Amino acid sequence: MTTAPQVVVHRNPELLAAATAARLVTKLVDAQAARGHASLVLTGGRTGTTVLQQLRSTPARDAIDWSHVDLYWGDERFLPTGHQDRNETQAREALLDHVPVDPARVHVIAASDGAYGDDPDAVAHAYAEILAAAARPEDHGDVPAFDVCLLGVGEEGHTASIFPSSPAVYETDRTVVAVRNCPKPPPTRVSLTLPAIRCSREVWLMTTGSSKTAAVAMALGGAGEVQLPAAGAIGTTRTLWLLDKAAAAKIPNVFTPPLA
Ligand SMILES: O=C1O[C@H](COP(=O)(O)O)[C@@H](O)[C@H](O)[C@H]1O
Repeated sequence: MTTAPQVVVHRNPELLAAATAARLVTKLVDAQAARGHASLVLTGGRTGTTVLQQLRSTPARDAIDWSHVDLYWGDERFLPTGHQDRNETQAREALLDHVPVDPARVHVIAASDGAYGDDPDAVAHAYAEILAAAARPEDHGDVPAFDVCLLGVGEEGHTASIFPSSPAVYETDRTVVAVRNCPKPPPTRVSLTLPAIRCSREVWLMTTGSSKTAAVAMALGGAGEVQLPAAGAIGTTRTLWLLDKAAAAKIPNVFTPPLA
């Protein structure tokens, strides 16, 4: 099943982060009520990290049973353990170091000085095996049906570390790939592919600011995923674009809802 994108436009980035954090609490609590556990894919980037900071500061975060949340990353910058630019480091500082997660359920993408050494292909392969091992029979594939996959959107339309016209955007078989020569630093990354992202129940694309206006307008205006990888990030039950006014400034009228 594919889902038409839904759009929510918030007045400013701060409101977007607070409302998205609240939305996440509800979603994870509901998933745990239904299945006893929840799964969440984290993103790097400014907006994603601010949402995690907001989640940390909302008292409602304690409604989530953090010991039964499986955490994954949509992409990782291929850098040494603890490097400030690793998405893992930023997520830990923003949220994970402050809530009682089960370390066994925090599924990081290995660092460049980790168990697989300085070999991003080996790291990608290992992460694909982690995903495959976590997939349940009812997921019908090699990737868990994540409850929510959080994603950012780059100026040129990248999402996770899938950049326009790069080899990663053409990937149809593998669920995780090494990405080299990225236009945005660092040049080497590891990323879920679009087929893996599309196993998520809900995909939430979050972005703010006028530097994202064109990419958002193109993605929602019907651009293809090779040109605009974010356009190919689709959930099985819901695809939600969470925008501020500036990022939403040129989206097609059909998506223009009242401000939230
Ligand atoms: O490098 C990355 O950038 C994107 C977008 O980040 P933003 O700061 O423009 O919101 C992010 O989605 C990705 O995870 C990250 O590795």
